Amino acid sequence: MDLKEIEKKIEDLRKTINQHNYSYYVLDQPTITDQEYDELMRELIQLEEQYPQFQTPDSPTQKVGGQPLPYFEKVEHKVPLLSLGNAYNEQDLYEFDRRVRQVADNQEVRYMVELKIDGLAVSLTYENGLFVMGATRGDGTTGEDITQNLKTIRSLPLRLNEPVTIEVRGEAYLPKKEFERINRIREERGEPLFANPRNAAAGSLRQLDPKIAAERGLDIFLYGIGTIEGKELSSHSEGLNYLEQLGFKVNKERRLFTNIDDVISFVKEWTTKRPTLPYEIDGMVIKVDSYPLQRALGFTAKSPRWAIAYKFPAEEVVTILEDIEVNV
Ligand SMILES: CC(C)(C)c1nc(N2CCN(c3ncccn3)CC2)c2cc(C(N)=O)c(N)nc2n1
Repeated sequence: MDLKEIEKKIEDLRKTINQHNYSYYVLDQPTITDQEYDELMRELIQLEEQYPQFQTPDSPTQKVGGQPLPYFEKVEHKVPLLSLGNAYNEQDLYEFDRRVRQVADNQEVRYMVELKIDGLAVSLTYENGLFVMGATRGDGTTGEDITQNLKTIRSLPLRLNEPVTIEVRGEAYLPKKEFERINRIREERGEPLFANPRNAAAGSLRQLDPKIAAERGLDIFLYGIGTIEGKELSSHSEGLNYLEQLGFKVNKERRLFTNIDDVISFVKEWTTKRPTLPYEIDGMVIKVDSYPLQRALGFTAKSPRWAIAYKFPAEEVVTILEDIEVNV
């Protein structure tokens, strides 16, 4: 094959593997066996090593993790990542609704309700559709650059379906099954166990060696847009649908409601359905859907007036006595 044909071969391999990644990790619909996938990856890694001039930043080979870093750079978020006010019972939700309707006057109020994924909040920056930087939320203003580790998340697109410049927010998390697998390995190695999937996700994303992060089966749901160039959106629900169009993984259990009573019954439904999820959630997030109404409601010192987190009551930790290793 001449160089032109080799470049074409590498490009075709890259597109095919990225398509399989999207089907498998974003749509949860595998399109080839792991065997076939590994074979394609092996071929692409080998060709890119032989012809480095044809390597591109969006190649799936970039997901296997590069060299360990000595430390993480600090990054300033262009738009601060806010906190969330908390609601602990129905009364708090009725109160939230009353405050929203005070400002909404007689306009229709729509609420988007989402599962509150129990992971680590991160910010992803894309320039002309290419993933260029990812950072932890940190204190909301300053985070840490963990781009290398975030690249290893299989469902995180390295190239979007449109060449947009956008900064998005989401929750990186560890599925329950991955958490149990990782702790089993740590137990065999006599290493300290992670207390819960959130700590395991944070610990994995703060690894300086991306090859360790790549072994950890991390995943991510995107839930917000920080900044976007050249696109006018009128509501949060429209924004989330647009993120899905771009190729991001957005949680499907979200729903729109026009009254707080339906929000409350949805929250109750998930309080009982929670154990059936393959990942942990620690509540629900209720957001005013309309961007103009969000702007009218504005923010308190650290959190929006147009959103609230409903926290599930902490699961009573029933420790079965015989399970406790009493080290005498
Ligand atoms: C954009 C807003 C502010 C409305 C917002 N903020 C969130 N969070 C803020 C507080 N965060 C935070 N994290 C650490 C310390 C303090 N606050 C953690 C993310 C959201 C978290 C989730 C989720 N987990 O699934 C979600 N579906 N939507 C969110 N929406």
